[in-house]
Amino acid sequence: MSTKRNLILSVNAGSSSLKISLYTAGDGDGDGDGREPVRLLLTSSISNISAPPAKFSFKVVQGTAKDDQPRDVHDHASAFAHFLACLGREAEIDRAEISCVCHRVVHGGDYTDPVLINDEAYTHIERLSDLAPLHNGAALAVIKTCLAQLPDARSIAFFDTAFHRSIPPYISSFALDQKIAKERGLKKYGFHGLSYSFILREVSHFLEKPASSLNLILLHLGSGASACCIRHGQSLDTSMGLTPLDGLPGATRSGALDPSLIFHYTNTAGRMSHQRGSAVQLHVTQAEHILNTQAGWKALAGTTDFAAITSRRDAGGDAGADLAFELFADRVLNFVGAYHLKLGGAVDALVFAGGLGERSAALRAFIGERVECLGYARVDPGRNGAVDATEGVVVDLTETEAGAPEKRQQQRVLVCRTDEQLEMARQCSLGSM
Ligand SMILES: Nc1ncnc2c1ncn2[C@@H]1O[C@H](COP(=O)(O)OP(=O)(O)O)[C@@H](O)[C@H]1O
Ligand SMILES: CC(=O)OP(=O)(O)O
Ligand SMILES: [Mg+2]
Repeated sequence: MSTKRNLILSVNAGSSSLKISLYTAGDGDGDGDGREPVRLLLTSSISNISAPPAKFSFKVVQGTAKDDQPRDVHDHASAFAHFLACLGREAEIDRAEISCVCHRVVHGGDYTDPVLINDEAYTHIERLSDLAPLHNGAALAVIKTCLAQLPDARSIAFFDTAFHRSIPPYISSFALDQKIAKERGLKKYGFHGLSYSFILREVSHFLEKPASSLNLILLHLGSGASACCIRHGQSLDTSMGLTPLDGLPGATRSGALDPSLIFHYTNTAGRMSHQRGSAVQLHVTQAEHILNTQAGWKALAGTTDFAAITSRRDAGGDAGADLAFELFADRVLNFVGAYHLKLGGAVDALVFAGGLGERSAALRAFIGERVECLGYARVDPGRNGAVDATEGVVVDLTETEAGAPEKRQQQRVLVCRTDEQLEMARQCSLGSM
């Protein structure tokens, strides 16, 4: 008689993508080196959701990937429905074996721990949708589908914001009337926390140093991009704020700008934009809508594809691509410089992650060259160009001298293949939920 497995499904609703991984829980054989409490069975991703046609990929471990461009995928809910259909057809997985679904929810407000989705948690996430207009509604659309299609599985929300609870008030507060700010919850929450938590653990393992001893500058550079300053293994500061719009520009997001600018950009800035999110009615102004969806490198270079921007730049004579690349790198350097100072120059590593951070050798080379003046080891062009072909979760881009580790240069430049799905599955399996 076959026994029912305890499967964990992890779903990551990013602004431009839906990334999904399925694991077996608690079978003890981990990822091969005994470090992970879960074992990966399959992964799937749907990218370009915000710039159709969407690209769908489905890969069972040790199988070949099935890729297509499904016409029925136009948002996160339809992307998830497409995945569920594939699960039985391509992998012969019985949905009834899924005991737990982990959902990445970007804005959790003051929730500091994962929560089981019930009416109260659902309403809490829904109420925060206007503060993460590209994200919370998309996650709720997937949660709704799960509650309907996987009724026996527990749905648990894991929050991006939770990792940043260590940011001290003098950094998380805005210079505003604190009575009003407190009443309305107006402070820096910070995002990409599941990714930063994963990166911290992996870099600690790679450098063979306890996480609590590490000072790091982490760059999660994807469709949404942010930087995080880690002091003694905790978030001290991060570039996103009340919403994921603050800080660095993204694929369709402006990043930080002078707050007065919006009233000069359009004279209807304060009017409601009447946008409908995937599962919720959003109450955002036209200014918020423009800055979230019609800005970033899409506005500067006409594409959300950063790889296209770098190849157009290489070909030469493309002012839009040059501006998008150089403006983005400039803003990243602003944060690296500031965080280096906040850490008193005692930084163990600068780490690149996210879609661009992991795949754009051109961006890493550009930034690597400019941070050398702060004492970072030189990014080796050979290593940098070969990241895609290099195995491992963490890749060292710097030339390290032969010999004992203590003789190596202190400030390394690393790439980490971040995995928010694994971070959630891990936390779920280790019983934090
Ligand atoms: N080879 C590449 N070079 C540069 N950028 C890339 C490359 N591949 C993907 N990207 C960029 O990564 C971004 C997606 O990042 P990712 O972190 O996966 O997205 P999300 O923010 O939706 O989670 C896209 O904007 C894409 O332009
Ligand atoms: C917070 C955020 O911007 O997430 P993503 O990069 O996945 O869109
Ligand atoms: Mg993401």
